[in-house]
Amino acid sequence: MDMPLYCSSLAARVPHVSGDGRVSNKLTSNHVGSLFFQHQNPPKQILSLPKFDQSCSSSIMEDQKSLSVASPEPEKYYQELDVAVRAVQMACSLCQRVQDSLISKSNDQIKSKDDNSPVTVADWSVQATVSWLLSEYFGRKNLSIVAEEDVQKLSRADASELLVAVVNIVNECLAEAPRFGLKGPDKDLGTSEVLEAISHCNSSGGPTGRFWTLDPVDGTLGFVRGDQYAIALALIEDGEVVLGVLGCPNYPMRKEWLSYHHRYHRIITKLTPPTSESWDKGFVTYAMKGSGKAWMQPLLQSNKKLVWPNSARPVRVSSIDDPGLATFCEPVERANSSHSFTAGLAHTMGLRKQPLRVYSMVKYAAIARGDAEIFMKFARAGYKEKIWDHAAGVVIIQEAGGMVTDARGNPLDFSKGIYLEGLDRGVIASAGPKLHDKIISAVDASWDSSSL
Ligand SMILES: Nc1ncnc2c1ncn2[C@@H]1O[C@H](COP(=O)(O)O)[C@@H](OP(=O)(O)O)[C@H]1O
Ligand SMILES: [Mg+2]
Repeated sequence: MDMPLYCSSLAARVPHVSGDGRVSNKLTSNHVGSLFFQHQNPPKQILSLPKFDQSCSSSIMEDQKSLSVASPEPEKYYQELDVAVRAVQMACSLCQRVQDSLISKSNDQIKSKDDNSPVTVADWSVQATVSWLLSEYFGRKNLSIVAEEDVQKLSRADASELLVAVVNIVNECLAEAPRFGLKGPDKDLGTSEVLEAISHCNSSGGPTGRFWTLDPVDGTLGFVRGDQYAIALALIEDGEVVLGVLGCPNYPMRKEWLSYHHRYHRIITKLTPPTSESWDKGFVTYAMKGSGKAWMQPLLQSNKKLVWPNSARPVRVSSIDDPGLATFCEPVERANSSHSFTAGLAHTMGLRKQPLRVYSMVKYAAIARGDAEIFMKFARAGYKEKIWDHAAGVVIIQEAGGMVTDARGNPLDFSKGIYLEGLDRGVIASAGPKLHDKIISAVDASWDSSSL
C-alpha cells in the first residue's frame, strides 16, 4: 500500500528566530543532521533535519525511489510540506470553530471589504497563524508570503473589537500547536505581533525566488453561509508551484452531498456522530510537484494528536472520460463565472449531468479525488484571477493525474505577480486529456458568439 511521502516530528526541531530574523537551531536529542535551505536571498540558513520514525523508513525509501524518476530533488520540499500540512490542519480547526460560532451567533464577526464581499475574523486569524508558523520554521527575514488579506482595515480604530477577537483566536489556535506536532509561542502573542504576522504577507510574488501564497479562507461567501470553503497554501519557486496544500473542512462524507447546502450535512452528522477513524467530513489534501502523487488526510479530531501520516491515503482523478458520464463543477455565484456560457459548453460537449455548484477551491479537491471530472470558471471580461485562488489546487490536480490550463490550453502562469496575467478566456481543470480537449474545442466553437 502507498504511504505518504515522509513522516517526522517537527515539534522538537523548531528553529529559533531572533529579532533580526536570523535562524539558529535549538538542538534536541531528536536531531540527527542539518539541511541547507536556500531562500530568496542568500545567505543559506541551516535548519535541523528530522529524525525519521523507524516505522516509516521503508515506505519513505519506496516513495523516494518512485519520486526520483519524476523529480530530480524530491526531498527538497519535505520540511516545507510537513509544516504546511500541519499549519493547514490547524487553520481548519480554527475555521471550524469560527464558522460554528458564526452560524450559532449573529453577524457581528463579519466585516465588509471595500468590494462588499464579507470578510471574517477567520481570514485574519488564519493568515496571522500560518504566517507566524512559517516565520518560526523558515525564518522571518527570508520568508515571502503573498496572501489575500491586508492589515489596514484591521489596524483602524473602529476595528479594535475585531482585532481583540483575532488576537484571542490566534492565541487559542497556537496554544494547540503541539497537538499538531508544531511548536507554538512560549507566551501569548501580543496585538503588535499578530498585526506584524498579518502584514508580513505583503509579497507581490514574481518570476524568481521562493514565496508562499495563502488564501486564508477561500470561498468567503460559502464560509459565512455555513457552506463549503477552503484554506489554500502553496509554495511557488521560480514561477512554478512546487507544493500545494488545501484544507476542505466541510467536504462531505458522500460526494453526492456536495451539491446540498452544508446545513443538511450538519443535521446528518448530528444524527450519525463520527468515529475516530472515520472520514466523516473534511480533509487536508496535498501534493509535491513531480512526485506523481497527491494525498489526503482526515482533519484531526478534537483532543487527538496528529501522528503522521494521520491515516493519509493517495487520491487520484476519476477514470471517466465519457462526457455523458462526467460531472462538471463551477462556482455557485454567477457573478464569478458565467453559468449560461458553461451550460452552452456542457450542451456542446454532451455533458448530461447537472453542474455541481460549490464554493471555493473545494472544486479542485473534488477533481483531484475523482468526485467530479471537470471544473470550469469563466469570469466576466476584465476580471483578473489571483494566484492564491488557484495555486494549491493546480499542483494537487496535476499530481493526482489531472490537467489544469486556461481555456486555450496554456498552463496557468504563476510568475507574473499576484494575478494570473495572460490567462486566456477562463480556467479549466479536468481528469484527463480527452475531456480537456473536448472542453477547449467547445470553447473555441462558442467563444465568438458569447458575451464574455
Ligand atoms: N467577479 C469575480 N469573478 C470571478 N472570481 C471572483 C470574482 N469576485 C471574486 N472572485 C474570486 O472567486 C473566489 C471564490 O471562488 P468561487 O466563486 O469558486 O467560490 C473568491 O475568493 P474569496 O472567497 O477567497 O475572496 C474571489 O477570489
Ligand atoms: Mg479566494
